[in-house]
Amino acid sequence: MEFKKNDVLTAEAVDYTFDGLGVVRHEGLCFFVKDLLKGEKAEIGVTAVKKNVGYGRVIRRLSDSPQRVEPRCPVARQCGGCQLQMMNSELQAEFKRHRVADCFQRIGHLDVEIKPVLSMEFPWKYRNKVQVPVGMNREGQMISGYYRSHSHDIVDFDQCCLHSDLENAILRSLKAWIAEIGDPKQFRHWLIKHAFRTGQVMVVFIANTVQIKGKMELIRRLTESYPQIRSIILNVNEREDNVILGDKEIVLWGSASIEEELLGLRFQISAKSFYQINPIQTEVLYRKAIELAGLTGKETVIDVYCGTGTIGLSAASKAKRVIGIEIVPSAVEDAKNNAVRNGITNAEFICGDAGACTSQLLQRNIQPEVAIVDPPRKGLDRLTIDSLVKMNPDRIVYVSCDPATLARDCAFLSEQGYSVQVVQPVDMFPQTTHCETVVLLSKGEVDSKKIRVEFSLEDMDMSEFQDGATYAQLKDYVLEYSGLKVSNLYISQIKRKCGIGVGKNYNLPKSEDSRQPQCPPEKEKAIREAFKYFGMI
Ligand SMILES: C[S@@+](CC[C@H](N)C(=O)[O-])C[C@H]1O[C@@H](n2cnc3c(N)ncnc32)[C@H](O)[C@@H]1O
Repeated sequence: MEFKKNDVLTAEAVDYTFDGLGVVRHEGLCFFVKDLLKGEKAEIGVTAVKKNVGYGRVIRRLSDSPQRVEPRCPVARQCGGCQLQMMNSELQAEFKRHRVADCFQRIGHLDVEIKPVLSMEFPWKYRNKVQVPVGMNREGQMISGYYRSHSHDIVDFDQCCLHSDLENAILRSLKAWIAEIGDPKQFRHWLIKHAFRTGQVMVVFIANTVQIKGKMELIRRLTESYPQIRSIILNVNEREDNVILGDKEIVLWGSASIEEELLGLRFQISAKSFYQINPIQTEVLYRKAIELAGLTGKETVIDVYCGTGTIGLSAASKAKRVIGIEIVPSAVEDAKNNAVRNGITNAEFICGDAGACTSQLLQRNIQPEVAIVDPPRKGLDRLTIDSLVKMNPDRIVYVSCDPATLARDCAFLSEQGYSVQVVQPVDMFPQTTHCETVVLLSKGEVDSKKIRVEFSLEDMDMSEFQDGATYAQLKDYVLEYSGLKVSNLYISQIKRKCGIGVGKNYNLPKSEDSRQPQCPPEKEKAIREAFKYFGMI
């Protein structure tokens, strides 16, 4: 049957997409529907149909899942910040475990047991860092809040259920005071870091100018009303793009950093350095990572993508030596200071790209028994993964915020003789679809049979082995998100357009006059989205 916008159908959700939409199969077509839980039946209005998938909204729910709950936040349905507030905690945990399992099966082609998610007892008010966009509405009033999903429209709010009470109070004050004495148009974002254990607070104004109107009065009101504030910073960002923090940073009041406690250690946090956003679950995550590392006090541990050194320093008392690697210079400075501050003498930190630094360690003949890696969403690049394999650690503890790239990298490491021993999801981001996972890989049985294959490198696409995702992963992603099927040929054509290296002759026509189908625009768009998702462009 042909469907078009505004058609109405009655059907039941049978599954979820990665971003928490209900999946409905009806008359041979798959529909993605917001706010519909598995097992719930509804009258659905079709909002769009694209090739093999449709999108819909619930007109009327005909049955409720026993796991449905009323969202706490009044703007939960509009705001893009939380996607799962209508699910109870058990269902959120099930959703995340299923997501990790799905990635390991479909992307990694690995059949492994996924442990039950380590969830939070009180899954609210957990964010120690809030970064809120500021703008104006059509009536010319200042608004601040998170973006509506897939847009840059700000959904104005007075409080967010994931913020601490103090963060919400400071945000409300800023909104009222700037409307009174400042110029709202000067601000892009407000950033607040709140160290829950020490109580210290940092406020960062991300503005498009150095000359903040009413600056001194703003500082006076903030510091008098909120004695927890230790640092007020102006970050100047004059760029036109979506990058949040600019390069120029001016300390307006107090110090350039605040301090937090974690697993009995004290850490310095500056405006730009990465620090896990859920301090309660960070302890759960790190404890698990350190337990999986199986340290006895004799090991050299490398902590790759170490941020301010938090994981490595927390493990240092159980290891012989810790070497941290991190690309952001201020985070490395923080890490070094953190070692001194905690009297840790067996940890050192190197500033640079993970791939380059791990290869240098290899050249210096450093062979760690344990590697802990905690990369950004795009996962490990080819150079890093290669150096890791050559270093030959007994155990790799992989901490990841993206199950898709985690599964991809675990599949690659499995081919290199590591076997996945434990997959433990930890819910660091309740109410959202995001999921942190810690995996233990250790040296497994290596197949000693060698197979001789002859091939020409020019006929292969070696970019599969460099960075990003394999053709199978890209195809899976495109199908999941756009419902389109794409071929290796189309992917290689778009790779060439994007300047991603493809084998010189890979998938090129065999002669000048032979004709090849060209990737249609909608498939090109979907492939480019997949490249972005896997950090390839
Ligand atoms: C997910 S964070 C983990 C930080 C730290 N392990 C923690 O738990 O707080 C990833 C870190 O990798 C760093 N990073 C990103 N790309 C990098 C690269 N190419 N080489 C080294 N570090 C990188 C980021 O600056 C960030 O601090």
